[in-house]
Amino acid sequence: MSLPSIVGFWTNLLQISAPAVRVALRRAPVRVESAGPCGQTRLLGSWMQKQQSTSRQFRLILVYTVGVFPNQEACFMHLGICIEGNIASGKTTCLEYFGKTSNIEVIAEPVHKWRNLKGHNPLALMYQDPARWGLTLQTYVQLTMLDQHVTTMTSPVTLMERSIYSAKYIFVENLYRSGKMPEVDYAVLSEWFDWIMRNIHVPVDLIVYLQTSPQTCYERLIERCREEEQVIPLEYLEMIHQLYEDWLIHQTSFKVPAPVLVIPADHDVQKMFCQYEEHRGKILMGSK
Ligand SMILES: Nc1ncnc2c1ncn2[C@@H]1O[C@H](COP(=O)(O)OP(=O)(O)O)[C@@H](O)[C@H]1O
Ligand SMILES: O=c1ccn([C@H]2C[C@H](O)[C@@H](COP(=O)(O)O)O2)c(=O)[nH]1
Repeated sequence: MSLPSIVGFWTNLLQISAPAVRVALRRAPVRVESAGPCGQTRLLGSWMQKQQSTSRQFRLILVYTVGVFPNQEACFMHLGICIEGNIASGKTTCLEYFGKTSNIEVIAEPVHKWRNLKGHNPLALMYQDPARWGLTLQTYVQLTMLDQHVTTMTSPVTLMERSIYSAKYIFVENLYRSGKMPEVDYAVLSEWFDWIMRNIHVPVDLIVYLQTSPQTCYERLIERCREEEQVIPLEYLEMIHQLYEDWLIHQTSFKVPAPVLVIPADHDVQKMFCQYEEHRGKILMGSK
């Protein structure tokens, strides 16, 4: 490599934003798989995967590649952050806050789809008769969440409400453990979920967990007054809470796909907005 091209390489490298370099470094062995304009890095990525190595040298090779092909930086720039928490914990309010105050793309949970699928309301049906309709709702939740995960994003940071992971690890699990989902339905959903995990890359860089008490959620749920949810007792929120705690805090139930940033969320809205400001930098950098 001649001197000008070495200089050009470093200039290119420096022009890449810090988050992009960090993402490239962190994801080097697994994330370089986009086709099309990323052809060169794809080859390098699969070679690196074969090496099964996360060594600094290999990762630097990747950053070099980004530097030499700066027009491909979009492949590495994107950070996906999921906002997790119990029902009515304040996820939508959090999303709206960041959506208004920064250049972040926000993706709300597609509840409207779950409430109206060609004139049917799978969410209401599930609450009325979970044993009959749990599989129906959760199959559709899994599909719509996957659709959101794989949608191409244009901005460097996306905040997404919940994830395909919580759909399975929290809501499907809750139906099954509480005896409201037959074993065969659980097995079918699990097969689908495992197939997706094996065959489709579902990237998450950071999980922001809004940690609330079930009682707080119960009060907010009543205040929000979503028609389908009027039948939800406090005990339901307690079970969802415990599943979240085991997954994201104790990390004893299921694999956690990304680092977890925990934000206490029992506070009033103003205090929550202050906390979001305090954590803004971490959230935008995708670190806990
Ligand atoms: N920090 C808060 N304090 C009091 N009420 C809140 C707070 N955050 C949200 N709410 C209210 O609680 C209800 C549920 O909030 P929402 O953001 O929709 O929760 P989620 O998206 O997690 O279900 C809404 O009526 C909302 O206005
Ligand atoms: O996998 C899922 C995800 C969500 N739900 C239910 C729980 C709530 O009633 C709504 C939306 O939740 P919010 O916390 O208000 O966003 O959908 C489910 O049953 N299964």
